[in-house]
Amino acid sequence: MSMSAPRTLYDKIFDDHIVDRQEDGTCLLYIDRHLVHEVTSPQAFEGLRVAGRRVHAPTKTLAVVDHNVQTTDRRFGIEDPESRMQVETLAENARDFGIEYFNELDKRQGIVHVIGPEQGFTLPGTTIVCGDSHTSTHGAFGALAHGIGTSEVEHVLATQTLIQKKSKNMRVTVDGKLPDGVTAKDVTLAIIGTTGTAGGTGFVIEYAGEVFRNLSMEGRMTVCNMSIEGGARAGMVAPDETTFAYVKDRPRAPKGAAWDAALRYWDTLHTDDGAFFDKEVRLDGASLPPIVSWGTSPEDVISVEGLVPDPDLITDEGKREAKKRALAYMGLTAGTRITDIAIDKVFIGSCTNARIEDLRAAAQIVAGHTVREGVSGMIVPGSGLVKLQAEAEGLDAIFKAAGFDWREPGCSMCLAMNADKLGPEERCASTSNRNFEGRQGFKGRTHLVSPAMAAAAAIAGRFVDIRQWRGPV
Ligand SMILES: CC(C)[C@H](C(=O)O)[C@@H](O)C(=O)O
Ligand code: SF4
Repeated sequence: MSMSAPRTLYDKIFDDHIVDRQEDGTCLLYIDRHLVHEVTSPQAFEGLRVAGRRVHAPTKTLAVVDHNVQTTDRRFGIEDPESRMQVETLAENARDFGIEYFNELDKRQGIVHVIGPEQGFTLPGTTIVCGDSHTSTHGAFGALAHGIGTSEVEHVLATQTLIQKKSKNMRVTVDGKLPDGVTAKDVTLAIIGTTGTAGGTGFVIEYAGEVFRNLSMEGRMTVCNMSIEGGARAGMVAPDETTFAYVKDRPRAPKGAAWDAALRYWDTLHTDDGAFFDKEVRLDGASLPPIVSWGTSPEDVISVEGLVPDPDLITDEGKREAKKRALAYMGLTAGTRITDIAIDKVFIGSCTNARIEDLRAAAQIVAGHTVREGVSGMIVPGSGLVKLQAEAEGLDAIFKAAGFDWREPGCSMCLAMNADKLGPEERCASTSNRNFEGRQGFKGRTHLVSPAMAAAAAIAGRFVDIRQWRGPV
């Protein structure tokens, strides 16, 4: 394609970062931003040490602990010895290699995909990588952001570049106005329900249409976060006034003349009219309901008004057997009303839904009610700054009065690498992004929902349609 042909947002950002292109299309891409967490970085730093190399651009690298930290008081150290070791290793690597690091006591600490945007480290038009699949979150800013493996982490640390082949372009357009009670989380679950978890394989998705234009940055991050669950390499939304207003004056955002220059570039970051997409998907936002997952894959979703589907109706044998296994694992029978499913635990947290707007949405439902007897609910803010903001707004008081646990920031029960886990066969309404077998604890059962739906489930003790929420019944 010649440079004058109409280009997509993805084409533009990719082109602007090519350092070298080989005949077979393999490119060396410049990486503007590198986020590092404790799980996928130890061998990468070790590799640098062994080779006697330094980090090429320490100021373009930011490290934080999130997966292993306990969400209870940390002032007296990390309890679990294995977790403590991972945390200490990252602290040491950051020190040795001159990288800025938010430790477990820093108020800026939090989930890597929450703190990048919060600090203004995540910027439109940049290439952003992290040894973590949900790096796609940052695409909400009109950045090209995706996960990389540990050997690539080492490559980026050493060279600030990454070897990449271009993905194909896919556009998901959602027009219409979302009904009250239907959120970004429902939109992303509905998309994955439509395309399947392999629907995005080989593609970078651009989210377009009225729904995304009207979403806040928090909402756009929720959608881009789950692009990876739909199989895509990355997801992105073209930057606009909403994006610029969020980024402006953040600690790491450009200031003064640099801000003006950045804005001039960011204004060019949109798909040209007539640009080619290899795949197009359309959904009607106005007809979307609140969504609940019923199985062990993020594509196993249904309207809250629906019934647990019957796998016997699936013609493909492999798929039928897989969905039968999923139902057995989930302890559900086909035909059960979603609103008749009782839950044991509620987790409001993760890089999908633990930002201030998510906590506000949950608090709005919770205010004046109490968590149902027999149910335990946990709120884990996405970062220390989200936690402070929520406390300044009195949200913590609402949650605590209702009987929720109010925790310290981190990944927590999203993947249960710390003490926050489901017990066997415990059923959880969770605002996270993965409902795989064992994801939240051995034999634990996860239902993915929005923060408002999770909050209502905590109070009612079962799933409820928040479009009709009048409190517990
Ligand atoms: C631990 C990390 C490598 C992993 C990921 O890449 O996504 C985690 O964040 C997850 O959500 O499963
Ligand atoms: S919150 Fe969950 S999905 Fe996000 S980075 Fe942590 S473990 Fe991964």
